[in-house]
Amino acid sequence: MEDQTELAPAVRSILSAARDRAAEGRSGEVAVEPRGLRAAFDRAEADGRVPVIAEVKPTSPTTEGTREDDPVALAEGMVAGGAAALSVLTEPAHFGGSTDTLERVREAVDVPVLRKDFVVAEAQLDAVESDVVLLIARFVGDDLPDLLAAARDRGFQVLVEVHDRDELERALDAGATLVGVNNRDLAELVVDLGTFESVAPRVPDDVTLIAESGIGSPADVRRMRAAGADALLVGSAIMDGDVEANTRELVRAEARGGAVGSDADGDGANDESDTRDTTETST
Ligand SMILES: O=P(O)(O)OC[C@@H](O)[C@@H](O)c1c[nH]c2ccccc12
Repeated sequence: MEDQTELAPAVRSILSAARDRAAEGRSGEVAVEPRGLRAAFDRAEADGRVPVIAEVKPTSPTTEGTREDDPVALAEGMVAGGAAALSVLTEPAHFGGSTDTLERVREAVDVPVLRKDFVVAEAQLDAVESDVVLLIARFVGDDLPDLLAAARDRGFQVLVEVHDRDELERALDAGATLVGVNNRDLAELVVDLGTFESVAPRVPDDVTLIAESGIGSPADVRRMRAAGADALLVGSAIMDGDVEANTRELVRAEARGGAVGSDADGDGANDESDTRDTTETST
């Protein structure tokens, strides 16, 4: 485990709560038949959509208030807006998530669903089935190879999240084939899209690469794609307002003829809100 003294207090508290939850693991291992994530990205590309993983995130340590809408309705809106896959927070204390929500969402949609949580112990993997599970390199430290194997044994696809080149090396050494670069610094909770740009060139072509956090506009989407993102993971910018229209706006960021100034389907979604501040501190 890495030294956590520099982490934001909210993140330290999330991790200690995660370790307590690890003790509550269900008896028996889950056996997942996963919906393929790479195939879902390929289908989106073939259809002219930027592959977007839209995240159901009712709240976060630095978001004001909690979105109380039915998560299943939100998830269905994201899929209707063109999301290639979904991410569902299952962390209860700080993100308003639950394993029950994930189960309900996964039942309601056909796309792959990523379980977004702070998994630090093998027992946590058995809390709920999902198509993809997240392992955060910084938090699992030397346990990464073992947790990766334990997750794959259960059938999960594994997204390994990194924030710098050292973590990327560790992820690749452990055999990660799905890598997410988090633009949010977990020490300061500040977002910098330059993080992805500095790490992406070190990622081999055969690894599926996802840009995570702080993507708020079609211009941000294009910037991350130009830097090599196969797909994007977007939470706050989609959760803020009409999730279907927000998803559609980002998914269409590369559509020919562009969305600039036009709104062909009248959904009000493509007004190119390129001025959103990418240094915001929401998580
Ligand atoms: O809301 P944003 O800035 O679009 O970010 C989404 C996602 O990347 C972020 O929620 C996230 C990335 N890694 C995490 C790990 C745990 C919890 C949350 C996250």
